[in-house]
Amino acid sequence: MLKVSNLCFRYRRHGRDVLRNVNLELGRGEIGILLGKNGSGKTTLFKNILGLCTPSDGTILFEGEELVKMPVRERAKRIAYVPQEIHFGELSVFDSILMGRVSYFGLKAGHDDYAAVEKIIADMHLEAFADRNVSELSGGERQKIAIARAMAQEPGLMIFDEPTGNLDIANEQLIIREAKKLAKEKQISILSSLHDLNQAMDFGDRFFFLKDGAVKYAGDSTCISEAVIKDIFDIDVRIVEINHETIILTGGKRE
Ligand SMILES: Nc1ncnc2c1ncn2[C@@H]1O[C@H](COP(=O)(O)OP(=O)(O)OP(=O)(O)O)[C@@H](O)[C@H]1O
Repeated sequence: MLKVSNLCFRYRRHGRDVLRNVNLELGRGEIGILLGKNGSGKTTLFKNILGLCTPSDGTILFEGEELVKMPVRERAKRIAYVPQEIHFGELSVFDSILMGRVSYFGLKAGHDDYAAVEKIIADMHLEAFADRNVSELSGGERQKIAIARAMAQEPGLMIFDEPTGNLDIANEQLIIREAKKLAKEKQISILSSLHDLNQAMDFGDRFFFLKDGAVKYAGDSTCISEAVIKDIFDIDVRIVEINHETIILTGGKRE
């Protein structure tokens, strides 16, 4: 589905290669979580996949096609992106989400498009916001709308850059639950960065730990260990089982 091989990238004004040899594979309907310190290159990797940056070496295959050769419009239809900073125009919440379907309807939305948006609004508990102007919403509310718009697009791959950064605990859980449901029901793959390790374990099927410009550890949840977290983040954690659930204890709670 998504196969990144030996990807390298350097910003012109940056003295070193940010991505030095990234290898990563994600299957259809799988949720991959990208983990790493601030500045380790997570957003840069997303930008390479999205075509916003051009790799200096390596390949990115998406559904068997090389992404650099895919026309920008086609790429925009098949890959949805929710960045950390979200900017909307002066649109209502309903119309903003509807815009996620523009590649399906072209000039005029049809019945199916309205029905899809209404379902997402109900699933994401956005009924009370539907007619409001997005520019008047809080950061967390806007983040939910951006995720709802990506869902409306029904792409092959959704890329989330810190999707829960502005959200309260209830909305974090709602976003993770709905995104997981969508991935499994519609076989949409998700690649997301997340800083909260417990949230990452709750959300992901596969985990990719970035260090020194490469994926240093990758695998299912069994690849997450105290030693790996120490190596990647340079912190001591304790991993415990409570009621058959794996919990990562950080800070004072690990003593
Ligand atoms: N436009 C740019 N020009 C030059 N250097 C950049 C640019 N954008 C990012 N960088 C640098 O590239 C490195 C990787 O940045 P990136 O934003 O990919 O990290 P990240 O892992 O997403 O970080 P965070 O967890 O803080 O969001 C950092 O050292 C950053 O300073």
